[in-house]
Amino acid sequence: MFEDLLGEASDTAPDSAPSAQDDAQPEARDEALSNVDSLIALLDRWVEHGWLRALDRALAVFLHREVGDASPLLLLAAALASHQLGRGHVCLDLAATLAAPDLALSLPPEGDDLSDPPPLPGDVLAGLDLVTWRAALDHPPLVADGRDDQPGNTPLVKFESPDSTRLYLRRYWQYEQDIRHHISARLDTSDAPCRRTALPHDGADRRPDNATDPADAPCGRTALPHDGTDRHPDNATDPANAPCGRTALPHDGADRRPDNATDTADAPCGRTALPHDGADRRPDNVTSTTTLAAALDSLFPAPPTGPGPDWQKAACALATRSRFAVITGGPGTGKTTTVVKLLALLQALAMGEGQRPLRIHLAAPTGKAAARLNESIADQVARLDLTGLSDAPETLRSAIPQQVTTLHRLLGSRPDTRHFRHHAGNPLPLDALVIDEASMVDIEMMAAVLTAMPPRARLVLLGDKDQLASVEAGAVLGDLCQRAEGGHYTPATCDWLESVIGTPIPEKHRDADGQPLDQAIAMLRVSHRFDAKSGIGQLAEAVNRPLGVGHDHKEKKRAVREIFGTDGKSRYADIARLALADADDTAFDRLVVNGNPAGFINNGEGRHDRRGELIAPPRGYAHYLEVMQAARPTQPFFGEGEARQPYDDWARQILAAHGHFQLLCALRKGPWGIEGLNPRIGRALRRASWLKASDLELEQGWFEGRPVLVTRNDYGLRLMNGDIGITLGVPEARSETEPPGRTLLRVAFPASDGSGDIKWVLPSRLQAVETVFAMTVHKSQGSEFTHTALLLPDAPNPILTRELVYTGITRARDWLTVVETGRGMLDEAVTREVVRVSGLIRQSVR
Ligand SMILES: Nc1ncnc2c1ncn2[C@@H]1O[C@H](COP(=O)(O)OP(=O)(O)OP(=O)(O)O)[C@@H](O)[C@H]1O
Repeated sequence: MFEDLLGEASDTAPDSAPSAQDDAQPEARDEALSNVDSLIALLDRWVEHGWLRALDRALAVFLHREVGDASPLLLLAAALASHQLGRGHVCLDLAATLAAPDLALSLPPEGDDLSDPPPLPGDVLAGLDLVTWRAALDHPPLVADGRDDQPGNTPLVKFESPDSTRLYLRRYWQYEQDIRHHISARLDTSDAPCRRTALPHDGADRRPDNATDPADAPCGRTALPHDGTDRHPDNATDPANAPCGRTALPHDGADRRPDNATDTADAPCGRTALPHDGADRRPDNVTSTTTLAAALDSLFPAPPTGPGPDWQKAACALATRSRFAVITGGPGTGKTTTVVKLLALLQALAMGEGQRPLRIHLAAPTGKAAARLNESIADQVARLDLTGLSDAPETLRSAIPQQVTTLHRLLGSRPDTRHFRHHAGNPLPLDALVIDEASMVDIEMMAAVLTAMPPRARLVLLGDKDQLASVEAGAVLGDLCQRAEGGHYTPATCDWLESVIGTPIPEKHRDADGQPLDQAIAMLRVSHRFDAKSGIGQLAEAVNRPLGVGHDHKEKKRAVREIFGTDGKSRYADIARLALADADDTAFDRLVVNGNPAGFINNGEGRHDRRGELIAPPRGYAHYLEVMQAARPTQPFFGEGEARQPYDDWARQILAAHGHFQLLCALRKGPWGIEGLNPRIGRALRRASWLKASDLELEQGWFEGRPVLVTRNDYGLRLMNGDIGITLGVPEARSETEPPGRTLLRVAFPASDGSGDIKWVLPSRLQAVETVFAMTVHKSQGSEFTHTALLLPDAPNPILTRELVYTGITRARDWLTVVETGRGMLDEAVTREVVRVSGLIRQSVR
């Protein structure tokens, strides 16, 4: 638990244990819970209606078969705990389920019109109290107590506190443990030699994985793997066997390890291994305050522009202090700018002491996010003034990494298994890892990354804590950043920060009770992309404002509405609101075809960016299709190498033009989900003569101009989930002299390494792609579009939350159109917040 890092959450035990609605029918409960057969019959009916997954029901059946004496209440809890994983939660919170039982199933928001509906969880759990449900989980063969020293090997784990009980599938409980343990260990900023990693709050070391983590071996002996065998190939060459972490030499005295000797990360027991030259290169331990302050001053020469410190400078400083750091901030607050400076700083500190450059890797959860960081980082590294940081600035510059990879690729994913090539037993060969767009990293991936990190290596997470969480279970960045807004820096941190950045930390961010995790988190608070004149910035800020206790929903709705102006005409030049009269309103077609510039002040003309450069008016999809038609190569040839160049240039132009507009929506199904919108947009483009596809092709086929989104990583084709390609007609010929034969469709993708290369793929080879005229907001994370249109559905839906709207809005760079297909949906969305149940940071469940 992070209670030791964060302190107890403010929620207190309720006066009386919650119980499910008493006004529901007790007969339903008596019947469904009277025996296992009745419960399974009920689960069957829930599955039939799509309220529960077959997988969740199968778990209950499996557990029943395994032990026979599990009570229906326990099996129900297991099925519901499994179901929560599919909805992003890491576990089932029993108290929260009793308080709002029907939220535990995936009930259709609009309700089901059933003549004989099955009982709802509210009926089944009617009158049940927490004490009784807890007692039903008391079944040691199936449910371990997560607070026990030896939580055994049960399929389920429960974790009880005075006010709540969380039930986990073991794997997810283990992920939480791994994340907590590894972050705790990295937060230890003390220089004590041979220190042990931080233990959980109750002082007991419950980590089941201790044995495989070299960091945990007492003073240098490698612990054994789970099965008790020592698999280490050569103990004599194992630095872990040297007393207290000094690198041991093999029997013949030669150091054969390719990496370890210079890898501070590989030193056991908290001692840093000495490099070949004998110097201790640990930046966190050896850097004096004066050296760090001088380096920071050279990277941030300008004094802070507003009141308070330069948070970018503070973030860089904090990230050098422990082996775990988070830098969070909204769009344009300078996360990339800061991390580029941090990379320069870390390398300058390491190389300044005559050591080899650190092995730093950059990664992102998706190919798209990796490609985007790739582009911006290269530009920023090239522009960075390093003269004050190093006597050899160009050598330093060349040591700043610029290649961004995906987490899957970094860890070495293997087909048909969720295990990676790199893990605790085969750690990543690196000294530092920076993960961008960390809000998209789910709990399983975060656990895998942390477990594969060498114990002494540094991990920096970058991301916007307010964005939608990962599609899979967990909201790790959001959980970690729960207190980021307040800062909560201790007097010691404030004094240290002031000494290295030269500016005091404001009183409101100080907290004598600040917890270790707080000290490692920096929040960037000033947007350099959006100013007070930007509607996108204002709208994002208004939508993002938390409701909190005592906040008025009406007040928030009013603030959001006011940004658009009361007459429906926007008060800001960069945002427009399009309220559709009905499902057939042709204003929608105008938007997707030409971007509906008429919706913006002055038709979107004459706007300048912060550098004074003219911004092109808002566009729709006709823009890239026009480029496709106008810039088509005339050469009758398609092949490899130089001969392909005109086609590569053509594709590059089309892909760039395609990034000028994207329609985002919340749903997949229905007329306002991607399934309804994609063919509809295709037909609108065909009516405007930009496409030639038939109805059948628009629904399910290939056609020239079709934009596609990769929905699953394909390592064979080197395409990543989130990559976007455009289908283009290419006249095929076998040689330069031969006349072109038939025109084949090929899909042009930008290479995900940021090289600007184009990858041409035959449609038949693409296993998992979908048309992407409309894209879900979830899929758009990590992307940015010049003009983003965010379409809200016409009926309330639990998926429509403030996080979703905020994420959609912040995908817009220069222009944003909010499309309303029904009244009041924006109001509805901005007042609903995502609550992901997890125990990573204990939280009250709202
Ligand atoms: N301290 C600063 N002063 C002036 N301009 C800045 C500063 N920091 C960043 N910028 C500029 O603001 C813009 C956004 O910066 P950057 O890309 O680093 O932000 P980000 O938080 O990574 O954005 P994103 O939302 O794309 O993730 C860039 O043009 C950058 O040059």
